[in-house]
Amino acid sequence: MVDTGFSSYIHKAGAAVGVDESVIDRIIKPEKVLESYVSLVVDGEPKTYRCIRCQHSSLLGPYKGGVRFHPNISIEETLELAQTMTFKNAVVGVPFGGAKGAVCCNPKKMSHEEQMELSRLYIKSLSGFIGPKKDIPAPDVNTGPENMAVMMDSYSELTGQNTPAVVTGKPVEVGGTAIRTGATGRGVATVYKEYIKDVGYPIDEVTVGIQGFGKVGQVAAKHIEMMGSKVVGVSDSNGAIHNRDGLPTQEVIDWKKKTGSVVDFDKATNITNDQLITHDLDILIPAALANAIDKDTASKIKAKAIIEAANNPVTPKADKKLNKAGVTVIPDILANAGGVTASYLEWIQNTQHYNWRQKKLHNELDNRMKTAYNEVKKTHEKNEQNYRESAMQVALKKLVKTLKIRKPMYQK
Ligand SMILES: NC(=O)c1ccc[n+]([C@@H]2O[C@H](COP(=O)([O-])OP(=O)(O)OC[C@H]3O[C@@H](n4cnc5c(N)ncnc54)[C@H](O)[C@@H]3O)[C@@H](O)[C@H]2O)c1
Repeated sequence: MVDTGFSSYIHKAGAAVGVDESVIDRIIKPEKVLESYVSLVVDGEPKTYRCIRCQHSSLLGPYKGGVRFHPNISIEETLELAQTMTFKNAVVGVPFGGAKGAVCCNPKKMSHEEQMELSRLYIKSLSGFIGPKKDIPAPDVNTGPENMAVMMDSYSELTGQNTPAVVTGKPVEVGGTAIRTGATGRGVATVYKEYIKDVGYPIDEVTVGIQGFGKVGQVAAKHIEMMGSKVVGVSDSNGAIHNRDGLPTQEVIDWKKKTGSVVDFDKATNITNDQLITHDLDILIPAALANAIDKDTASKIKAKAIIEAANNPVTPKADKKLNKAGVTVIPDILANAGGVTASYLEWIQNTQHYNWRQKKLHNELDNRMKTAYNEVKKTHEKNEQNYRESAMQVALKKLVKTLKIRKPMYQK
């Protein structure tokens, strides 16, 4: 169960920095895997749903990670996502551990009320294991601010204490932060800018393609266009569009809002998703789904670099191929860490009962992303390793150091 694709990256990082196998074994295995079942009445019939919470590591702080609503989700997949959270939080230096949660349900077939009730019951079924200093859920696939408000309410009712800091990604009215929605895309763009500066490309000559034009892809596209680069192609689940002179990103956002897709935008040509991914671009940003770039697609990629905005968009086999071909991959645990960084800022404000101004929040977010990028870059330059290996090693070293301090049995 613990032998996930991500754990192969942990083993590799361990071997590179000379960490004992017993330590790697402790770091890979989850601290707790919780499973519960809750029941709802749907269309007059009682129905039972499986809830999962994988608390992977609390070495660096309380567990932190999203809760997704999805019909097909396994404990293995949840663990892999939780491991990723542990390493992401370590890379970006937020004092949280890693977790992930899921409710096995099909939100497309459920009413809004049923989804909210399931959010309430999820927290109730895990009571005792969730809390602002224990485990702090957040939105993920098919969950959003409204689910978080209900989860916060559920926890507050159970404990008799109003506790906004128990979840992040809440609506602003109940303690959320206005920067959270755009934070991941903004962070992706910050990492993009730092990388372009490093490799010395003139930023206004760089061409970028973005696979997935949702919350993350749209914000990244807008910022990258503002930086002077050309976003020449974007896509969604219906198809892709291309304009070699650059797309007016706000107009594409408006078009998608109006029609439901980027396809048929009048200042671009329709192409397929595959054509976008394999187009002659400088930078490709996958911002849609996991495993979007497998080993077959990898061999057709012409981009010089890939910045992983989505979680796990490049499979481990594709990663190997890209490395061999000299394509730089900036890994998800660094590139999309803006979201959890903003969540951390939300949690600080909730625990301090104090609201910061938006400008301070943006500055904090930008500085933390730049610092994380530069820490990874230093390892990359010093050890001549790729960015994923470097980011994994940066995170692993922090985890091992903490493990040895907190658990003396590992101090050999
Ligand atoms: N939202 C966040 O803060 C956040 C944080 C970290 C990681 N992520 C990851 O980033 C990715 C995108 O998240 P989001 O919040 O923007 O999701 P979203 O649902 O808002 O957008 C996803 C986009 O991908 C498109 N898409 C789906 N299948 C596609 C396909 N086969 N080809 C091309 N496009 C396709 C959808 O049409 C949509 O435009 C996910 O992998 C998510 O796990 C998101």
